[in-house]
Amino acid sequence: MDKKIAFIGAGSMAEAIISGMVRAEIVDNNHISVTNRSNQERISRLEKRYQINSVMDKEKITTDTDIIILATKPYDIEQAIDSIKDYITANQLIISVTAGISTTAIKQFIGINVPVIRAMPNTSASIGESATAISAGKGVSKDHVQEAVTLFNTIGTTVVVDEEDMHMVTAISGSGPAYIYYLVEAMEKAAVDSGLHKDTAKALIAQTILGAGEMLSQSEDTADVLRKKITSPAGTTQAGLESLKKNGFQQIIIECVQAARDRSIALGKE
Ligand SMILES: NC(=O)C1=CN([C@@H]2O[C@H](COP(=O)(O)OP(=O)(O)OC[C@H]3O[C@@H](n4cnc5c(N)ncnc54)[C@H](OP(=O)(O)O)[C@@H]3O)[C@@H](O)[C@H]2O)C=CC1
Ligand SMILES: O=C(O)[C@@H]1CCC=N1
Repeated sequence: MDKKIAFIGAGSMAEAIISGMVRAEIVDNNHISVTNRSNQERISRLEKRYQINSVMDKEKITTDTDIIILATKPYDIEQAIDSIKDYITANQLIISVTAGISTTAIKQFIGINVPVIRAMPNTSASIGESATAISAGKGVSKDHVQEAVTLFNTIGTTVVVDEEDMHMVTAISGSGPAYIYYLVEAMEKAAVDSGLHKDTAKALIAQTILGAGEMLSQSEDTADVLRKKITSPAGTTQAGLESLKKNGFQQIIIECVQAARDRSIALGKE
């Protein structure tokens, strides 16, 4: 892709995307620039690690780019946009990965009519395995959407959704890896408590999740059919699942996803 990309915000998500893009060699490394609020050491570290440009000068980074990726926390986005908005032009493309904040709000902060796309990747972007959803704000062309899809396809898979669905997307795939890691922590604890070595437990659980994920994406069976194929009558899986059922596992997960979605909606209103 013959475009320059500037990251406003240099935290975990920016690094996961940068790392994935550099790995995929989608653009020249020297076409990727990054800035943050004040942590010079952090952007210098990213510069060294990925051979990209760290730029503290907000005018320089904004004028010298085609695509601006907003990657600050939701409560910092207004201030971040404030520091660059005077240099943004209508022929640039803005992509925000900020949870909860609408394209309309971003356009309002910027103050000119510029194409704004929202994206919700996840941290698996760093190894090219993100599940990303994008949605286009008003007036965004098909070419811009395609450009964003091409960009995010280099760090995993990409789907296009309506903007109103971004809160739910954030709850399932943006935050999703954290739920899985939390589950893993619990499985590891049970394994280690019964005497299994931590590294052995981690290796077995990681491959189990990888395999289950691949089964879900490759098999024509739905999750419940795949589950039933593992569950022998009066067997070990049934015993485990009955314990989950008794403790309200499904309801816990449903409430978890709803809480994350509600938080995304609230972030947009704060
Ligand atoms: N982490 C994740 O799994 C995911 C995160 N997201 C979204 O990505 C966004 C970033 O999250 P994450 O990377 O975890 O956050 P981090 O806290 O790790 O990083 C935030 C970055 O924003 C920078 N920043 C803050 N204010 C400004 C400003 N005024 N101008 C320029 N840069 C600024 C910070 O710089 P400094 O250090 O100098 O203050 C820091 O580099 C969030 O909105 C989140 O919703 C989306 C999907 C997944
Ligand atoms: O926790 C958050 O707010 C962000 C959004 C999705 C993942 N992390």
